[in-house]
Amino acid sequence: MEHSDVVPGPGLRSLRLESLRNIRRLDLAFDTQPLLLTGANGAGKTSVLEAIYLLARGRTFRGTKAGPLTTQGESYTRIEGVYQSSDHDVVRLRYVKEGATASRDIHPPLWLETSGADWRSPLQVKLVGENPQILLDGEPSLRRRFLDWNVFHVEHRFAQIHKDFTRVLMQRNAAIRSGGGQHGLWDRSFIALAESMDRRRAAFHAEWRACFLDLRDDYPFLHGADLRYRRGWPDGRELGETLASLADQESARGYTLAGPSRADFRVEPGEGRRGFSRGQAKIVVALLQLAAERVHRAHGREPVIWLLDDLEAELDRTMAERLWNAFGSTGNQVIATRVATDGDPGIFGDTKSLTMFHVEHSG
Ligand SMILES: Nc1ncnc2c1ncn2[C@@H]1O[C@H](COP(=O)(O)OP(=O)(O)OP(=O)(O)O)[C@@H](O)[C@H]1O
Repeated sequence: MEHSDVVPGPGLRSLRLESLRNIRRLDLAFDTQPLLLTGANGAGKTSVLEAIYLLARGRTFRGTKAGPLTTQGESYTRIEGVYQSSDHDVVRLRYVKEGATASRDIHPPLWLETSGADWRSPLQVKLVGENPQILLDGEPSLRRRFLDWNVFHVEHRFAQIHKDFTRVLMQRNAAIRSGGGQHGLWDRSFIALAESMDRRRAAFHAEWRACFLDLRDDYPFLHGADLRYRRGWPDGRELGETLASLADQESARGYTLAGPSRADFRVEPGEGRRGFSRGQAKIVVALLQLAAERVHRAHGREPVIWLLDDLEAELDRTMAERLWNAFGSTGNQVIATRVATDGDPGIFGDTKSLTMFHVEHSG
């Protein structure tokens, strides 16, 4: 792998994997250029992205259907990475999974506060992976999680508010189920925390939407499309009043029916459109990530590493090139994958200073 002479900006400098899926051992050194991982189907390209994601987030992005992380026949998985932050600090990250126990260490430990520890990491990633359309079509809880992760990265205090809200919501739900109208006792703190969460989500959404609308202009199919946020109770109505009107239904159903736990966001296609094709949905999700990153950068956050898994899949060449350029123009570190048995860079070939690494099948 080539190394560039320029002083490296923030980014992952090295990665070492042991016993992750079909990868028994892999050492990678990174430079400042976009990295393209090529390889045949099943070679382990996605597993390399997964390793970086595990270091950053402490969990995988693959569902249980992908099976165990640890290479069959091995007893543990170990991932180590060296990240250089914008301040030029060198941070070492390690993720180890042995049986059902996983742990992640970060040295030096940067965060003294525990609040939101799960979400915090000096190494940040944003992924455009397989099946991105699930964010648009899947359960609202997926979108709330996505939204809240992004809100947290604007304001870290959000994690504590979120935690407090979740606790009060559970207590309120338990009171609803036990009958006797006791849940009203929780309503004051429930409403205060709900409003506090909603204010932060709405503030993030306003900035996020502005960035999304700006990015949208490069994609004609998105003409007239919009990004809407729903707070979880009707506009123009107090949450207390809404809860009062839902009291009978809440008793019958046994849980809270309004508030931030019912919030959602939606990308509305422009006039005359009912929905998005798979390729279009992928572009939309990529733009949501790009827009969120713009908001985070505007708030002085550490740049994320883009993990782009098979960006070309589902996209025509024009769209794939346009998106690739959009990620490249952020100036962030980019790590992408491409199915190719001979290391052919395809649409990425026009990229000035691209580093390629061919992942060989070893399983
Ligand atoms: N625990 C495990 N032990 C051994 N091999 C595993 C384990 N889990 C997954 N695998 C294999 O590892 C490979 C992982 O492939 P991965 O999805 O990373 O490849 P890819 O190069 O991204 O492929 P594609 O181009 O098809 O998306 C698959 O062949 C899978 O069968």
